[in-house]
Amino acid sequence: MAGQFITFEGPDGAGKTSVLEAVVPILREMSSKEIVVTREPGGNPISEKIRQVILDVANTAMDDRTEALLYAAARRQHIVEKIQPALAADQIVICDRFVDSSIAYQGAGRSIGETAVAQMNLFATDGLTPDLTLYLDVPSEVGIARIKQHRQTQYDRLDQEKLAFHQKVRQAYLKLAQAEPKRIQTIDATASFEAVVAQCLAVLKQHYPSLFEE
Ligand SMILES: Nc1ncnc2c1ncn2[C@@H]1O[C@H](COP(=O)(O)OP(=O)(O)OP(=O)(O)O)[C@@H](O)[C@H]1O
Ligand SMILES: Cc1cn([C@H]2C[C@H](O)[C@@H](COP(=O)(O)O)O2)c(=O)[nH]c1=O
Repeated sequence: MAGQFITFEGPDGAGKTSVLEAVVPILREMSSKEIVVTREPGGNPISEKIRQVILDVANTAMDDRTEALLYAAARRQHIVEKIQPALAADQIVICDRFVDSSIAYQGAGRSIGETAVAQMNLFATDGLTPDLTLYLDVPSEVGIARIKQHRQTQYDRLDQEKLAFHQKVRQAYLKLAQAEPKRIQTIDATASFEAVVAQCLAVLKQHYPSLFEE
């Protein structure tokens, strides 16, 4: 696989989507390589439909393992339709969330078990792992407050979970970052938006200096 696979991770409200909107145009300006920006769950019509089912606030009856399997199913389709073809064409794939989200949210948040969820996802990914992950770290209270303040009308089924759920998610992310310090680079996302963008660009430059060559 020739391209680069970069993921952004973090608790809800960490700022991934906003940061990507600022970082990607800068990367596109600097790099001669094609940059594909995508997200999970989603990224193609089938996976976006699965996303709607998972996040629908009406689906209160959804079993925790059903939820984990739906995320993995959406991921499989996303990999086959979009991620793998782009990497094979030597493009840079930047993805808002990937398997680490399932480990943190379903493994820890839903208490299914981080190892069980990681193993189940191997079936979906066939071992595809990001080359680099930027983990935007914020205390759960900060992330939730940001969402409440700015996105009240778009509250989804996962956003609605109690603080204790989000705290378990964050602890799992911190554990992942500690276990894989080379792949997962932690960004202090409590800083100002501009400072977070600057931190992300610095990490990308450090890992891929050629992207920043004029
Ligand atoms: N560093 C920051 N400081 C203060 N507010 C921020 C910062 N970064 C993002 N925000 C604001 O927080 C809110 C949530 O940001 P955003 O939607 O980008 O987060 P996210 O990580 O993509 O969340 P989710 O995973 O829940 O979709 C937005 O209103 C955004 O403007
Ligand atoms: C990929 C993935 C996502 N989630 C959760 C995390 C969020 O609460 C929602 C949707 O993500 P977005 O960042 O708001 O677009 O889904 C999850 O629980 N497990 C996963 O694998």
